[in-house]
Amino acid sequence: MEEREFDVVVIGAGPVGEVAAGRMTAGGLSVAVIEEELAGGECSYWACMPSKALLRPVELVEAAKRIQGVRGAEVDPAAVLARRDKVVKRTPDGGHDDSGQTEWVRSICAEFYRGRGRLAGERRVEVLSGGEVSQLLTAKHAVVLATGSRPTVPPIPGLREAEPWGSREVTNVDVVPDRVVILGGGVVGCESAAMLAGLGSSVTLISRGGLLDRNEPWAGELVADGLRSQGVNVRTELQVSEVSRAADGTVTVKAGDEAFVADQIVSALGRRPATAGIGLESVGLDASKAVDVDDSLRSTQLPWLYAVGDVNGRNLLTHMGKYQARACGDVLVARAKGEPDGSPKLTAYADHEKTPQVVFTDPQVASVGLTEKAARERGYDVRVVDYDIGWVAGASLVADDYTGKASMVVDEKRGVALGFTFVGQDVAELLHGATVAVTAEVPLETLWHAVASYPTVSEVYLRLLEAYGL
Ligand SMILES: Cc1cc2nc3c(=O)[nH]c(=O)nc-3n(C[C@H](O)[C@H](O)[C@H](O)COP(=O)(O)OP(=O)(O)OC[C@H]3O[C@@H](n4cnc5c(N)ncnc54)[C@H](O)[C@@H]3O)c2cc1C
Ligand SMILES: NC(=O)c1ccc[n+]([C@@H]2O[C@H](COP(=O)([O-])OP(=O)(O)OC[C@H]3O[C@@H](n4cnc5c(N)ncnc54)[C@H](O)[C@@H]3O)[C@@H](O)[C@H]2O)c1
Repeated sequence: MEEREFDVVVIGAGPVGEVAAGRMTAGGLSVAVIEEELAGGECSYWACMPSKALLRPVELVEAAKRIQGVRGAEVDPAAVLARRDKVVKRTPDGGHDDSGQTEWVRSICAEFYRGRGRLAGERRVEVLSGGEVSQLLTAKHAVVLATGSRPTVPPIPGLREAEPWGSREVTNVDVVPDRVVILGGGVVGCESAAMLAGLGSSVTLISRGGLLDRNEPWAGELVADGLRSQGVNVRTELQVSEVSRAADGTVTVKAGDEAFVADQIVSALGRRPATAGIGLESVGLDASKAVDVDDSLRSTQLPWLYAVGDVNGRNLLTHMGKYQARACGDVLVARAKGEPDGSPKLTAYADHEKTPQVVFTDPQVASVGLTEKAARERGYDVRVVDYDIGWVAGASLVADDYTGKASMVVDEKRGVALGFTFVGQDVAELLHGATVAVTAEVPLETLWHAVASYPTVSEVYLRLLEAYGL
């Protein structure tokens, strides 16, 4: 079989693999990209894009209810689903059209292979189509893994047999179920509850802990309040013991001494790196774990192997994966050309303590950096200040009786912010200012001079600094 050589072979053309390939071809490297499903990955068709397309109209209608003088806003489920279809390029047969993305891959002068990529020894990759090896590729410099993640279905008795929906089915829903039970109080569980309730389902959300437990504890409580006011039956600290599906399709979920009956069940119980079936064993790596990488995204075990995005398990977020991809792409260009590879731009250090995330529930949760608990665990000299966003003049104009909260976690030794959390309507767009402050480690006394316009919600930064004592 003909074997082709490229400088770099990228396995996976999700958002992260695509960005890595783009940086490398721009830097003059020859690159092959292999994709087994759809170029654009989970994010474009089954995750970020459709979920936000469904959530936005729901959020707008809820916002309209919170302001005197607006009448008649309502969700039109059929039109919302049709708009989602456009966003995810749905085809008449229910599939998705990724031609725009494959054309983009070709436009950056990368070679696109449709098939499954599998490592077959050092710097060698097989492309499989229909189970057969259709092409052998060798990488002169490196193989980049960008295979993403897969949902996990824990061994809850009866869950797998009940054939639960996952996030793919929720985000691509065509017929909205009347009654749904969602398992999992993480981001997927909370966003799914908000979107299905907004589209008309009667939703029960069950979490064994609180909601959004990686955030400040009060953030999850405010989201629980918001979901309840959308009509969601939020049940926290409740462990599911058994799931069963009857012949008529009805699902029963047993938890504690209660039974919840629904037409559909959603499993939103986490994701794990997609490391299975990609040949990691052929190069001596353990396929049951994320691919461990350093800050240049290079495997800590094999100098020619890189892993970016969900597959390395660092931060399962599109923007962080793409950030890693830029570092990885650029560092590979530098290393291939024998140029210096140590500049800060070539390392993904923001992965550790400076990661931003927005949860698009109503209220939204926008956070960056460390929570109070995480900061204390890392040994920082911590002080936390918080402020009720509803007291900010700008917020009172955004919504009548605006409900929300902001907090700032400060490293007292250096006088810089380690983290911010905002919960409330439309706080997503507040976040980047906080991300700049945390990433650049701006002294609070300097942040004081970043004056927010009146009357915007951003004046919450001033209020936090005043609460701190400036
Ligand atoms: C419901 C949901 C909503 C989300 N919303 C957000 C959000 O709002 N914001 C955010 O930042 N993140 C969000 N995320 C997370 C985000 O989707 C992921 O972090 C992101 O998709 C990771 O990108 P990736 O390229 O690493 O992986 P993926 O998007 O999973 O892409 C990996 C690609 O690799 C391909 N592939 C896998 N194995 C092989 C192989 N062996 N050969 C060839 N191709 C292969 C796959 O087919 C896929 O196309 C959400 C996730 C979910 C589930
Ligand atoms: N807006 C966004 O940024 C966004 C949206 C969706 C997903 N994502 C990303 O996707 C990833 C996956 O999200 P997720 O919500 O599936 O995972 P998650 O890890 O955030 O939440 C999983 C939930 O399942 C629960 N759980 C796990 N095992 C369980 C068990 N055996 N029994 C009962 N409960 C159990 C956990 O306690 C948790 O509540 C996240 O890392 C997230 O960052 C991001």
